[in-house]
Amino acid sequence: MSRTRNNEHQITMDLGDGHTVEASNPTVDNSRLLATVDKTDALLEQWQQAEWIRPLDLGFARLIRDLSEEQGEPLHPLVFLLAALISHQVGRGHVCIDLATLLDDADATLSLPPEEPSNEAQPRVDNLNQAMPLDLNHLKPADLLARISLQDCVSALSASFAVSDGTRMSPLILTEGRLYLRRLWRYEQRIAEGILQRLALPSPMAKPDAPAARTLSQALNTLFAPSEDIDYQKLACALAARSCFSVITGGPGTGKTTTVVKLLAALQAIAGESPERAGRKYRIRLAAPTGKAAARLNESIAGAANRLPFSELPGQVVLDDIPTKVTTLHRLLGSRPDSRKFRHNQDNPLMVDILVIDEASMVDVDLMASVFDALPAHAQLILLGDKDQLASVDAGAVLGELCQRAKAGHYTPNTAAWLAAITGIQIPETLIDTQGHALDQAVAMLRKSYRFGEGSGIRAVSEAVNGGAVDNFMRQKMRQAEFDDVIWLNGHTQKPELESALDHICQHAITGTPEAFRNAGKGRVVNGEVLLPPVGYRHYLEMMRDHNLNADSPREAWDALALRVLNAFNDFQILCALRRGPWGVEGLNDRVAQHLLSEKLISRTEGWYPGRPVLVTGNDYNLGLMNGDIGITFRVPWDKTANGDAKDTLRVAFPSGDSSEGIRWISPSRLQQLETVYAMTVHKSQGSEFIHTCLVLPDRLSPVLTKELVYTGITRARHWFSLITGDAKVLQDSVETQVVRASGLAQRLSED
Ligand SMILES: Nc1ncnc2c1ncn2[C@@H]1O[C@H](COP(=O)(O)OP(=O)(O)OP(=O)(O)O)[C@@H](O)[C@H]1O
Repeated sequence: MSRTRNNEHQITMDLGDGHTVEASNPTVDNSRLLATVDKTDALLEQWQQAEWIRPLDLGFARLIRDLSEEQGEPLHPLVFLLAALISHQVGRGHVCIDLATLLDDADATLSLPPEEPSNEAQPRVDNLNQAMPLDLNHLKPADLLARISLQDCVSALSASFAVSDGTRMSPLILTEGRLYLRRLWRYEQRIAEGILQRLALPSPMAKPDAPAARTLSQALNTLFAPSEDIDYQKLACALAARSCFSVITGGPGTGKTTTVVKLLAALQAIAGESPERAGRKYRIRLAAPTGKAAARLNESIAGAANRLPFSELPGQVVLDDIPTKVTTLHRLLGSRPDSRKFRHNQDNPLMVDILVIDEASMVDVDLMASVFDALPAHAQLILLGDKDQLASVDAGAVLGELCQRAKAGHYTPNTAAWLAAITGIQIPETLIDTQGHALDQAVAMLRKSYRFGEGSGIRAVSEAVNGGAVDNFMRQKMRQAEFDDVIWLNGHTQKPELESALDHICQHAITGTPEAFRNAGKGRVVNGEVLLPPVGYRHYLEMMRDHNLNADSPREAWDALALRVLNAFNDFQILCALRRGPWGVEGLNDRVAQHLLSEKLISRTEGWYPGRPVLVTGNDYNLGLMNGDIGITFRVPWDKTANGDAKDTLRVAFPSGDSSEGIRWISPSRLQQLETVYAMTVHKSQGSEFIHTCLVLPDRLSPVLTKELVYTGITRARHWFSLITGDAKVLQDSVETQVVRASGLAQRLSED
C-alpha cells in the first residue's frame, strides 16, 4: 500500500488491489474503504503504524471481527471501524462515542491526526516520523466518514451480533445514539443506579418541623455565625445533610474542608438526638483518590475539627465523633495486587454509614462504580471537589458531569423554601428553577474563596481562565507583576528564542526569582500569616547540604531533617503541559538537572544521587507507596564496612503517609516505577498543592492544552504562581479550548 500527496487537500491512497481513493476531499466517495473489513483493517493498520491509534484499538476491532465470524456472521466494516474508534476514545478518557458528534466532526472528536504528542498514550512525533518516513498524510476519519449517516451507523451496529442495547451479553452497547464498550456502560449504569437509588431515599429531614430537621437547623445555627452575605457553606451543609447522595463543589480555598467538617458535626448531632439510633453516632470514613490528596485532607481536616464548638452542639457531639484520618480509596476498598477487583463489594460491603470522598474530580468511572458497589444501600455518599479541574486520567468525568448545572443552582421552589426554613437563608431567584432535577437538589456550589485575598492574582487569573478568556488587562497585570502573587516571567516576549527561554525556566527553578514579584515577594500577609518570599530548588538542596548529622545521630534526627527537606521541596514545583519535547517534563527534568549540577547543588545528573527528587508513578503495595508520592534521595551513613566503619549509602525518604511525621527510608534498588520530578505534568499534580508553582506552556498548541489544564496548573499554587510561555498566544488559545468527555451519565440522571 502506498500514498502519494497530490496537493494541500488531496491524498491518493493505493490500496494495493488496483483501487485508489482520494482523501481530504469531502466530494470524493471514500466509502470503498468501508466496502470490506479487510480494506478497513488495512487503513486502520496504517493509522496504527502512524500511532494515530493504539495496537490495542485495532486488536479490539479484530477480536470483535473474529467473535462475529465464529458466530457465522461476518462483521460489517463500519462496525469494525467503530469498534476500533470506541477503544481509541476510551484510551483518551471518553466513556462512549456519541455517534452524531462523531459524524459531525470526526477529526476533532477523535483528535486525529494528533497535532502533537500529548501524553503517554499518544504518539511521539519522532516515532511517527520513523514509522511513516515518507508521508505523514493519511486518510483522515472525517474523509472516511464524510458520506456515512447516523442511520448508516445505527443500522450497521443494530444488525451486528457484537452490539446490543444491554439486554443481552455483547461486547458493544448502543443506546440513545451512544456506543459503549460493555465494561464502561456497566460502570456508568452502576453509578447512575447508585446515585438515583440514594436520591430516592426519603429523608427524615424532608419536613422542616421534623425532629431531625430541627436538630439540623439548630446545629447549623451553632456552626455558622450570622452573615450579611448569603452563606453558601451553610446552604451546602443543609443540602448535603438532607440527601443520601450529595456533591459539594468549589474552587481552591472556598472552604470545602471547613464545610464538610461542619456537615459531619451536624450529622453526628442528628444521630446523637435520634431516638432510633439511641445515641449511636454514624460510622464515617474519609477517602481521597491519591495518597497525596489524602495526606493534604488529613492535614486540614484535623485543624478544622479542632475548631468546632462541640459544647454548644446538640446531640452531645465530641471530637472523636469526627474522623480525621483520611485513607486512599484503593486502600479503603481493599485493592488486591494484580486484580481490578476490590475486597469490598456488594457481597462484602464497607462498614460505613457516611463516606466522604475528597478530590472527587480525579475519580474515574471504574473506581466510582466500585465505590457504589462497596457501599451499603443506606450509606450516605458525599463527594467534594473542584468541578473545573482536569478530569480523571482514566475514562470519565464523573464530578464534572454531576456539577454541569451547579452554577445555575436549579433548586426547586420546594428546596428553596426548605433551605429558608432550615438555614434562614433566602436563595437568589436566579438559582431557582421549577423544573430542577432531583440531582440538582443535592449539588451545592461554594462561591467565595477564603484562601486568597482580594489582591490575589492566583484567584483573579484562575477565574479568568475558567471564564475562557485572559484579557489584555489581565495579561498586562501579569507581565507587570501588578498582582501580589503572580508573574508572567517572559510575558513581554511573544515568541522567545527556544534555548534562552528554556534556560530562563532553569534559572527560575533554582532561585524562584523572588525579585520578579511585586516588592520582591516581601511583606505579604495572607489571612494573618506573614509569607516568606518565593524560593526555588536551591532552597531544599542547601538545606540537605548544610546539615550536621552523622553516623552517631539518632534516626529521629534524620527523620526530622528529611521531613524539613520534603516540606522545603514542596515550596516550588515546575508544572508542564507536555510530557515529551523540550517544553515537556522529560526535556526540562534533564535541563534543570544540568543547571543544578553547574551550580554545584547536585553532584551528577544521571542515576541516583543525593538530592534527586522522585515521583512514584505506580502503586507499590509491598513498599506502601502510592502513585503520586514524592521522595528525595539522601546520602546516609548507616551501612558498615567489613571492619565496622560507617559507610555512606543512598536512601530515598518518603513521608510515611499515615498523617504521622514519620519517614520511610527506601533503598533505590527497591523502587520500580518512578521518575525524576524537578518538572511534573499538570495531570500528575492533581490533588497536590505547592507553595509556588511555575506553569510552563509550550511554543505551540496541542490537544492537551485546555482551559481545565491551565486552571488546574494555576490552582496548584498556594501562595505564588509564575507563568513561562513558549509562545504568548498559547495561553489564550489553550484557555479557549474546553475538554468535553463523551458520557451518558448526566442524561441518565436527568431522566429520573
Ligand atoms: N467561612 C469562612 N470564613 C473564614 N475563613 C474560612 C471560611 N471557610 C474557610 N475558611 C478558611 O479558608 C481556608 C481554606 O478553607 P478550606 O481548606 O476549607 O478550603 P478548601 O476548599 O477545602 O481548600 P482546597 O482548595 O485546599 O481544597 C482555610 O484557611 C479556612 O480556615
